[in-house]
Amino acid sequence: MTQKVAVLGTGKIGEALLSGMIGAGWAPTDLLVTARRRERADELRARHGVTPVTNAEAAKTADTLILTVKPQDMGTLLDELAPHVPTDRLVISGAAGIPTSFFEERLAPGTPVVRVMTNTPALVDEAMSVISAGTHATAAHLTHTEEIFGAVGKTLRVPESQQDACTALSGSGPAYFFYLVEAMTDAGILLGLPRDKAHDLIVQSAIGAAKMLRDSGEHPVKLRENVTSPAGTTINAIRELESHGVRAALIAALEAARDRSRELASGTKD
Ligand SMILES: NC(=O)C1=CN([C@@H]2O[C@H](COP(=O)(O)OP(=O)(O)OC[C@H]3O[C@@H](n4cnc5c(N)ncnc54)[C@H](OP(=O)(O)O)[C@@H]3O)[C@@H](O)[C@H]2O)C=CC1
Ligand SMILES: O=C(O)[C@@H]1CCC=N1
Repeated sequence: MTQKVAVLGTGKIGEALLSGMIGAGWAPTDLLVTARRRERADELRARHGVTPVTNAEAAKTADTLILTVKPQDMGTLLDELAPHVPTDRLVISGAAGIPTSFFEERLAPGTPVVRVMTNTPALVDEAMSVISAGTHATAAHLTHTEEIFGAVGKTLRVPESQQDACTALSGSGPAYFFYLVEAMTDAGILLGLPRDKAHDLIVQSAIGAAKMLRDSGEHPVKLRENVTSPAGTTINAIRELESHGVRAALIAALEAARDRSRELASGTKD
């Protein structure tokens, strides 16, 4: 039997997922999308050949519902959906912060719910998606969720108690790297390089470092030590990073992201 999947609230994350699924072989005719605005629905149909439907139609027709609205819009979406979702549907939430219990309380008793935190590298099939089962989700539901999110990158199962931490690390993670590149490019300007050249140098260094982190099997400390020559340039930079508390700032930053994820738990926090 064909498995129909609906993406409800198809914005940045929803569209990245859709695009990855089609790239991985899902037939666009098996994919339904919902959008709040007509022009967005038309855009998705034109770009991907998928079928826009209403949220209620998606609930009635699709086997799997992936909810990718903002956490603050989740309550309204669920109010609209709940009367139409049969208990044999798998409901996957892609929203930050909101626990599976939020959905279980609003949907018919027994409805399987899976919580996923992905990230924007889904756009280039390099996402990191962390997956947790709700009370009624089975091993088969987790495997199906992995098949879907595996289309846009790596997946990892974690206990739901670790989802807020994962959101701080990998959900928001790409933003920290973009921020670093932005700051290092500014440093290049200060040192007299043209912006485009500084950007290219930093981006290629980031790609090289990322590949080494993934493929070399070496600990990051060892990789950094290999760059850091005695009485050389790198150690002077590291001393400045340490004296400006960059390590402590990163720890505090991720703690703040984790706390905000916890705060979003009610689905209504502005
Ligand atoms: N951006 C990121 O890096 C990540 C985001 N997430 C999570 O993914 C979710 C989506 O984020 P993102 O893609 O960035 O957000 P977007 O705002 O790009 O996408 C959400 C979409 O949902 C639409 N929408 C809202 N309410 C409804 C509704 N009732 N019915 C149909 N469509 C609706 C919005 O419409 P409109 O265009 O009119 O606003 C919008 O297009 C969030 O919950 C976020 O926590 C997870 C990992 C990373
Ligand atoms: O900033 C946010 O809330 C979303 C969730 C993770 C990344 N972006």
